[in-house]
Amino acid sequence: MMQNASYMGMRYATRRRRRDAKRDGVFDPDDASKVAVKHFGIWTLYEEIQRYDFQWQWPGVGTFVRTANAFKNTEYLARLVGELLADSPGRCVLYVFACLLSATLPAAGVWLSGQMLTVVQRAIDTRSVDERWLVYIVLGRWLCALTQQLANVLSQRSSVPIQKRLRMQFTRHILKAHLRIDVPTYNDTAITRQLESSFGRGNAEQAWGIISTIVRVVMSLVNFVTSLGVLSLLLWSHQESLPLAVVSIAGPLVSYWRGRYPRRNGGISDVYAATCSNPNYPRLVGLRNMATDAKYKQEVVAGALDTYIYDEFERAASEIGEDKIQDFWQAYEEAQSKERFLDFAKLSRSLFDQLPQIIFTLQVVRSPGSMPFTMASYSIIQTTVLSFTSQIFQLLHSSDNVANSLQTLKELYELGNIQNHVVDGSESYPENARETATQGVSVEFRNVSFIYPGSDTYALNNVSFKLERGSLCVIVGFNGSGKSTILKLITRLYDPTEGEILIDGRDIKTLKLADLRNIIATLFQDFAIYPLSIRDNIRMGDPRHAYDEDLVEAAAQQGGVMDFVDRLPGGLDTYIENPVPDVYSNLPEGTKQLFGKKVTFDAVRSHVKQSQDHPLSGGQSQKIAVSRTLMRAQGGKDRIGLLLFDEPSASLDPEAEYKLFDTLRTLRGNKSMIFSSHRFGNLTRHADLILYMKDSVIVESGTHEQLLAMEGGGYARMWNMQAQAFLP
Ligand SMILES: Nc1ncnc2c1ncn2[C@@H]1O[C@H](COP(=O)(O)OP(=O)(O)OP(=O)(O)O)[C@@H](O)[C@H]1O
Repeated sequence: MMQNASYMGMRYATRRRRRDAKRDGVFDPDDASKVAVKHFGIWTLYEEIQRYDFQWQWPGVGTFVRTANAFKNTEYLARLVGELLADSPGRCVLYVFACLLSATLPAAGVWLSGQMLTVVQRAIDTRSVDERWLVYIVLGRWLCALTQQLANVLSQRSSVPIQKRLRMQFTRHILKAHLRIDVPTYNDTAITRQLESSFGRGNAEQAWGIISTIVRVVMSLVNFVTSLGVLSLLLWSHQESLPLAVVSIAGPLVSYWRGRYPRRNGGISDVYAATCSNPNYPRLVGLRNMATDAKYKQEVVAGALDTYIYDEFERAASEIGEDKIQDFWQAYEEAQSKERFLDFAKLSRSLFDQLPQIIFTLQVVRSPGSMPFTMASYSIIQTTVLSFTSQIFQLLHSSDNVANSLQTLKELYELGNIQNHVVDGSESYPENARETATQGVSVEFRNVSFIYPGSDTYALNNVSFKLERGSLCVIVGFNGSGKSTILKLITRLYDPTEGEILIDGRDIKTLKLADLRNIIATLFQDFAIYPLSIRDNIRMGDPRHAYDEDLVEAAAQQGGVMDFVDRLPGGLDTYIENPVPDVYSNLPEGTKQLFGKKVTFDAVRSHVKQSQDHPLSGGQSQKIAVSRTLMRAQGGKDRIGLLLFDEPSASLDPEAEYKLFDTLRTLRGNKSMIFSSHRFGNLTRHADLILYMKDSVIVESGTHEQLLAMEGGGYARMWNMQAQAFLP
């Protein structure tokens, strides 16, 4: 049944809108007693058969139970409110006052309408009008309408600064939470999910959503209580209308209550899986993506694939049949709309809605003289009941949201408590900073093994070596043999799975992380170019000297950035990618003509100069990263004792590589340096220690001469292979 695994677009979803039943066990699509199979076009739906134990529950009780449960999280709400009040008490009080006012006024309006209708009825019955009372009522209604408007404007206006304040407060909070997390924690899927949930990408807007939801609930509550008060008052003075009120309220309540209980044949089950059974559909979607996604453009153009892709798309479409080309939800909706010929819930609701009017008419027709209630009370009761029921729904609906909002708020505050996998040490380091900076540090690996989180193979397997102070070490070897991993472990991006790493004889786990990283300058192979200007990219190398322009420019010079920067629109201040694009009435940049008029955006061009028209080559990006590391090495020359370079010249041309090695030799002085490289020669000849790696282990170690002298040695073989390439 489920044989074709490659087409299994299995989607499991749980929907909270149903019962919060605990769902243990296995979802086995082959078990016909538990799973129903339906076919919609090219889709097959496997749906868990849900059996509901019917339990009577008063309408709204479930909602209130859920809300009450969510109040476990009120400590976070209290914290948020406390922070807001401490920051701007006046604004908060004004906002709450405006909201409460706006929540009580509708009931007052309804009461005044009732009074007006009573005056009218009395005028019909007795031919006399209490004019003074009528004037009061009319004025009261106007005043209500006016105050309502004012309260709305006031609540809206006073909320704006609170919103801004909250947005910044939580943007900072999220930023801090992200910044303090280390690499393995960041890669932990549970943490990623937590970070990416509601607030992952810094979406601080949600914080305001939480406050406004809670305020809305309080407003609904106030509205509900005041509407209830008005209704009770009216029913007290028009007791004959009680049955009418009951009939009016019953309809909406019954339909609400029905809506809370799932119907057997309506809607999708909580647990389901859907799969596309037609092999042509994934192919069609793949072809469509190839045509429309920029990342395939180069290959599509170079391979002249346009006609082929189009023809294959058409072929796949005709194989499937045009009317069946739908994603799952489109197919599902179509099937549902066919099923939903008559909606009995809606039908019964509309019958209930008309019931009061029918009762009223029947009463009048049967005995016009003995009507149990007046026209006025009919109208008053109808209006009040309508307002009252809408308040009930509002309350039920928004109190459901409160539970979600409080949960979200909890998650937001908990972001700050995520535990890092790499635990900080407590010992200060180094004891003698000058010595470290002038003589370098010793590095020792003792039986170090490491498996990356989520992987099941060793990236390093029982690796041991010792590098003396002030030495140059070059790690060479095959792809994936573990060279970069050694550098990542020294900087404690990760901790070894087994064994220990010592710097100056001290286990690096015991040292304060900030102290350890303070004496190291690293260039990773998988470096990143930050979404900032080139100058800022280099500055980041050494934040302590970030605004020492001479140092920044010297690093740019030494790293080779100056070789190409003059050709960029903003020189060193060019952005690689502008993170805040200009807005050009939805036109692509470079549009020259608009409705026959010449347009130029030059005058409005932002101050951010972008290298968009001059994309950087791999080598140019590498030069920026090298300059950044040189900035760190230069700025921190009085504290840095260890330089780590992972393939710094991988994308550089031979001249740039030669210059770089020359610079590094000069800059290094007596600092310790570890290099990872594929290239032999330039560096390995000068190395005090070469580690030759293969399959996560060090297979040979020694100086260049020692390794060349090894009979049948791997290093010697690789060296000779590279040297051969230059022989005539
Ligand atoms: N983040 C990661 N998660 C899981 N496995 C990883 C990760 N990074 C590297 N590896 C694996 O660890 C092993 C060692 O990788 P490493 O990057 O240290 O090799 P390398 O010798 O530097 O390779 P290259 O010469 O290609 O740069 C490889 O098998 C690689 O696939």
